[in-house]
Amino acid sequence: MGKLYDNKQRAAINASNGHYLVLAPPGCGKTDILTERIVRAHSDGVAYEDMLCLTFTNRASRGMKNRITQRLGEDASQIYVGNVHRFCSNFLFSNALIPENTSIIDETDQADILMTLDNNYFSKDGKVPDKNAITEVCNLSAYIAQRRLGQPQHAIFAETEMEQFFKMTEGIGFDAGKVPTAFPKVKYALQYINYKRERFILDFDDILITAYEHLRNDPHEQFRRFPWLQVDEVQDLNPLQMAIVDELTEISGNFTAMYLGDEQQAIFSFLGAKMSLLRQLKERCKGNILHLERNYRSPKYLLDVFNTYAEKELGVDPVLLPTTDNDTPKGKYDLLLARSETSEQERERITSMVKFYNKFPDERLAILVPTNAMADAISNKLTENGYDNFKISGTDLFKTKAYKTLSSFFSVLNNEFCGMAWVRLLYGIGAVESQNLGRRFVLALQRLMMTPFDIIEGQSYVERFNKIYETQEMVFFDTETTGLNVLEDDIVQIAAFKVRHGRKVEGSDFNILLHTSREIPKMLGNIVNPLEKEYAANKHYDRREGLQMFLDYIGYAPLLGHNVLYDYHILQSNVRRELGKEVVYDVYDSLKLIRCIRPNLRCYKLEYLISELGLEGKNSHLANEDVEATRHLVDYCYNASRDIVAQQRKFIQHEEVQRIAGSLGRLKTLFGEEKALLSVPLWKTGRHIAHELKRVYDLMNGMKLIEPMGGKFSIFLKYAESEWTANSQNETLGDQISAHINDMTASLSEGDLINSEGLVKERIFVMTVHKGKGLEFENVILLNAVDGSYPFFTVKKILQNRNSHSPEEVNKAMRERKEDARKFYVAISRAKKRLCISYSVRNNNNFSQERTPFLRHILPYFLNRK
Ligand SMILES: Nc1ncnc2c1ncn2[C@@H]1O[C@H](COP(=O)(O)OP(=O)(O)OP(=O)(O)O)[C@@H](O)[C@H]1O
Repeated sequence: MGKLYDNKQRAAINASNGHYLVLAPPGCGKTDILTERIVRAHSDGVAYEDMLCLTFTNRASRGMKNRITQRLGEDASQIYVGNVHRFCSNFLFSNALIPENTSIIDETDQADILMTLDNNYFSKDGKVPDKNAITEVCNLSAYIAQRRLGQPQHAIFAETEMEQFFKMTEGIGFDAGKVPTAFPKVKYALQYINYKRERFILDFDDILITAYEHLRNDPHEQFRRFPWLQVDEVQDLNPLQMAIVDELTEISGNFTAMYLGDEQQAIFSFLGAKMSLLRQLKERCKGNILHLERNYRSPKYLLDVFNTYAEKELGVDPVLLPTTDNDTPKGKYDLLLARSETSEQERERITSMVKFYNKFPDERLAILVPTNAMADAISNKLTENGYDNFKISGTDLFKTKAYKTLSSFFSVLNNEFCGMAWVRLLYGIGAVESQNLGRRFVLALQRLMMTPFDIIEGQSYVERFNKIYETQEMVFFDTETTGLNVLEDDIVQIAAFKVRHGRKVEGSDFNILLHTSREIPKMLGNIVNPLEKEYAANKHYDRREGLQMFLDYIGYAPLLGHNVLYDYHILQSNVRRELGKEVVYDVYDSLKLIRCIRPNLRCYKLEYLISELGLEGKNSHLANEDVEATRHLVDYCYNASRDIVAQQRKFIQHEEVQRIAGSLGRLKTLFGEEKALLSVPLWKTGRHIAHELKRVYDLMNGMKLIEPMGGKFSIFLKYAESEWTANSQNETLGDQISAHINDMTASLSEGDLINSEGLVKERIFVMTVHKGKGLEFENVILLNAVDGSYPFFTVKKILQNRNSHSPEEVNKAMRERKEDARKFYVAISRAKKRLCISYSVRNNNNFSQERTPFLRHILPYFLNRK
């Protein structure tokens, strides 16, 4: 069970009160410490919800949470464990700080948007995105946004060049048209900013920038701070992420903030990480700095290699290098240097070596490569030779068109107002030719108060409602209940009135209280629940009698309420329970109406709408008053949408729109079936999220709407089944989708799959060094260990011709060389038993090349094989 922790580990586990920095060379048990700290703090009385655990990758976070649950045997789900981006996007959405239908975009979307702005500038040969040009403009746009908000001290990308460019935008505002033609980067950065703003799109940098802005401008301290937090991999945080961490730390009373990291493993400067951050933390944590000093991953013969490298190549003070008691003797082939003539021969050789590693059936082998192309090449070679392998590089399963199309299906099911999800879906199934057309289409719909569901139906929701509202009698209603569980809770108050031809019917008010033996909650969030007093002061009806009175009152009229599905479902379930009847009505939702009509509000709660739209009425949380406020909201919606219906019809009838509707219409039945399941509890259907992912995938695949995704998708399904379990059988598919949609669409990566025990059957992994960070394998082969990969050839070229480059370029190349040296260190230190370093003296183009200079100090340790 529990491990025997060494003194330094124990000191880190027990550290509390104040700021602490734990410096941890590879393999010293950081992950164990982070988990054990939570266990310890919790038994010392720190509540889970006061804890915040930030990590660099979600993979690391998921592993940690599983271990906490295993270790404590109790549900630790209230603790936030995850990366800073995910924390910030949850923070922005849950506090309604950004419009609810804001779309979050990834690098692929960024590339697509920029290529739409100027295909020549942002792509090579008009097709392949030019990563450098895209990164430069995205970084500049982040810089401009941060400077404009007055966050320059925490700029994610603060190169001198950016400052010069920023100066140019002063006085120009956001008008890209005014930028002199000689400065295309500035022009495109501004266009990109505007593009995102108009369409309510945030990229990953915007998420951080916006979250930080709200956290630091929080005069009433409305946002939660944490008195206990720990941050892993601090060396990889960018300055803004660190500033956010600081904002989130509650330092007014007793607090514990622990930062863990290793400067020798900092390899993410391209994402904005800065080495100076650790220096600042050392200053802040003076007197509270702990150096972990024992490596538990690798035996001495390997650790000697890592330590020699760290000391001689990276310049680490030898006093700080870890030691080990593991003196397992070295086997003949445990440290191998393999030289091949050509890259092709190198791959063949590695493939034939797999036989050797196969002698150890319980062990895993990682082949670490410097680039995605090399990962493809070696992975294919292995497969050709019958060696199953799991490749994590290049296009991740979760970034493929097929996966994005599938996950978008669930996104729009969860929130039909999520524009980007529609774009992905429309493009994914071939309903539109490009994402750009998709974006224009969805924007056009939004301006006409519609979503693509209206196109599938052939008539807008707004029109359907308006017709009923104008011509029929409806029942507007609201309920107050004992809680949010539609199956178990009781309706306590029902208020309603009738509306005929758009006018309230005089004398039609209905307002009753029903008897309940359940407890009425005293508080609704942080306000006192008025229902308790109301209930105590007034007569209540017998439940059966009251419910029957309401059914008689409704007759066959259509119903309307705000966020009506909740009231409707609890009504159905109370009627089923008390009266043994199934009731079905035609229902309309003012929440959906207002979301169509005003798609970009930050919040759609009644209270917010009343003040934002200047409506009459109040949201008192008593059904009679709330339903009255709803009437004013519906009036507003009707008046705001009356004149648009004719335009909507015209748009839907347009030939091109009809074509798209035809294409999208192929999903109509599937949408209908899935929608019908959304609010049904799992015990009734047994159809949890993984089941539905598979079903929708199979059907879409069968209709040839998405490409097959192969074995990795099956692993993902197992992952979804084991990780996205329901908290209770009363949970619905809708609850499950909304709980995991963020993971499903924005944060999963293939790395998450291999860290979950027992999911991946392959024992051979092929991955880039960046993807291998934080993982460990018995056997590691480092492929293509040549000068040109370590360090990268562009760096090498600049350093060889220093005179033809500016001092800034030379300095930058020197920094990058150091980072490549650290990357090499990360790569070799993944090994638990055997390490093979492989290179060839001629590359794919038959040019000669040399082995990496990073080997110079550790060469004597290796058995040299030609
Ligand atoms: N006190 C201990 N006794 C025995 N094994 C330990 C102890 N502490 C950690 N380990 C083991 O050592 C290995 C390395 O730990 P871990 O993966 O947490 O390292 P790390 O510090 O995160 O490394 P890296 O920075 O390279 O990712 C793991 O297999 C872990 O279970």
